[in-house]
Amino acid sequence: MTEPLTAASLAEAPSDALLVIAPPGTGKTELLARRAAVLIERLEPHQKILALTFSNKAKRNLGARLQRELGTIRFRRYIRVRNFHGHAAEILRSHGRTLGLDPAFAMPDARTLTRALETEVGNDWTAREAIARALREAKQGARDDSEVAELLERVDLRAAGLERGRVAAGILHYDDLLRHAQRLLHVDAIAELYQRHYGAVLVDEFQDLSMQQLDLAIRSCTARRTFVGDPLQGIYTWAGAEPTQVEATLRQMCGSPYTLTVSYRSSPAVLAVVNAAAEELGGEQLAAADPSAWRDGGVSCAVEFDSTTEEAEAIVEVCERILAQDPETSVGVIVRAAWRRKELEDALDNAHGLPRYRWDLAIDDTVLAERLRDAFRTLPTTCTVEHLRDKVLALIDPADVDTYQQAAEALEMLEELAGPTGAASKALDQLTIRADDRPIEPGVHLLNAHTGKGQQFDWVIIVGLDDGHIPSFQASDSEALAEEQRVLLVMLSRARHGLILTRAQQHLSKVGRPYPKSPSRWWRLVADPCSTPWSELRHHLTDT
Ligand SMILES: Nc1ncnc2c1ncn2[C@@H]1O[C@H](COP(=O)(O)OP(=O)(O)OP(=O)(O)O)[C@@H](O)[C@H]1O
Repeated sequence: MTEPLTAASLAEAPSDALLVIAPPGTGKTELLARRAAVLIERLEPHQKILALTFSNKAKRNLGARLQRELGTIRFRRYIRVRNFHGHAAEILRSHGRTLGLDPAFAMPDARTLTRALETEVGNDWTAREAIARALREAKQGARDDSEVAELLERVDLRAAGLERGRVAAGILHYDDLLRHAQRLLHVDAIAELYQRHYGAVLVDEFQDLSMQQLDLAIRSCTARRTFVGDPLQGIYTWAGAEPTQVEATLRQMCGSPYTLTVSYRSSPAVLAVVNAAAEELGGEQLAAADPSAWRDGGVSCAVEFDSTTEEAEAIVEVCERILAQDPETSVGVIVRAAWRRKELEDALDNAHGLPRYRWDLAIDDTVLAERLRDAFRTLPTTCTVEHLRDKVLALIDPADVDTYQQAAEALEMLEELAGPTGAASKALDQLTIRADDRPIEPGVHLLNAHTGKGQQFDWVIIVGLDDGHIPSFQASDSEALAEEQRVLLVMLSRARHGLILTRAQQHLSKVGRPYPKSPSRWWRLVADPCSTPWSELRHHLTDT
């Protein structure tokens, strides 16, 4: 049985093991911040709280909320915010020797595996995926190298060959970090060190955990555990998340979950659409915490265009109007798949003066951009990107794998921007982003469903509710379709004030020939509850 409660009272729950399963925008991340404040009082002297997340963005988001709740001094004193790879890398650096691993191992880069796959099978994407999956599955357990090798010999010979190459080269791949850390935490004496150090563990978005990650979280802290998440937002099973098994284990460990049903994020107009999508998935219906706080109750609008070109131009115009009305507004333009945003990217490129960020480009990360500029200031102005690379990478904490990888990718892009001379100044001049301590800057953010997870924008525009795009044409069985429906829910529920859904009746082929496209199977489901006609949207955006 679940019972509705407020986040504030839940944060105070006396139980040491707390599980919260609640819909989007109900304050789960906020609850973790409040819970941290309560748990600090229960720690033994010198103990800390481990807060675990997945991506760097999620890490910053949770870190910012914890810092706001606790203040800088208590935050620094008591909290360690880590993503799983970073936590695993720290464990390996400190204790890897116990298993014969070199603690000074070279930091893995997700591209190491990509390059090896490229060499092995070129552009045969099916083979690449099969090998990558075999490797991932073989490493989803506390296995040593020989156990992994033995397993791979039985399931995929090409994966086994690739793994032999890795071992011979003495390098680690990304998944090896988690595997070795898990092995180390299975050594009681090592686990005890972490368990004495961490008096509490907080985990956001538990539905994205693999059983291996859950094991790392549980073994790192036995005293007080808080897990929050929403299985209806589980969109990472393709990457190894095991939401059903994880939830079952958590229910056993923590008892019945608590839930929250008031949205602090979205306007009533947005919630009408979110609720329609959630209902189909068997989810709870949400009510806005303060419906009167939203001008006109918010906006939800669904619009069909004749062509993707017309759609792209209209989206840019709407973004311009939104930002003209209030330059402090954030607009998330979410496109499920990269192939569907070609026309939109062109239109955005032609829209001068519109602040915009592409979330899949490492360089569009303001914190990272500032890190690059800081490093450049310490070098001669004539230095090359190569010099900058050495400087930047040397300054990153080697345990912070994700930042390291993000920086490596950004530097690769800078190299392209620098051109044949390799001049760092030329490349950096092309970066227009300024650091800002707000987690999401005002302006237009172009992203895909997965990078938008856990985030929120004043306005969200979901582009391309067409068949083959949402759901993806690759989703062939019922499980994959259910995950696509959850992807849709995640996209919809990022919106605060306004939500705009678009689709286009005609698409352009690769050679520029138009062809008809039918609507997404979920078009009516989400378009029908929209309450703002397209013709009235302009009025809403000009009438202040
Ligand atoms: N009790 C509260 N009072 C006022 N605002 C709140 C409260 N709880 C959360 N919020 C605000 O509501 C928004 C959504 O909260 P939060 O991100 O914690 O939701 P969530 O449940 O983690 O969402 P998601 O599942 O989509 O990640 C944030 O802007 C947060 O600051």
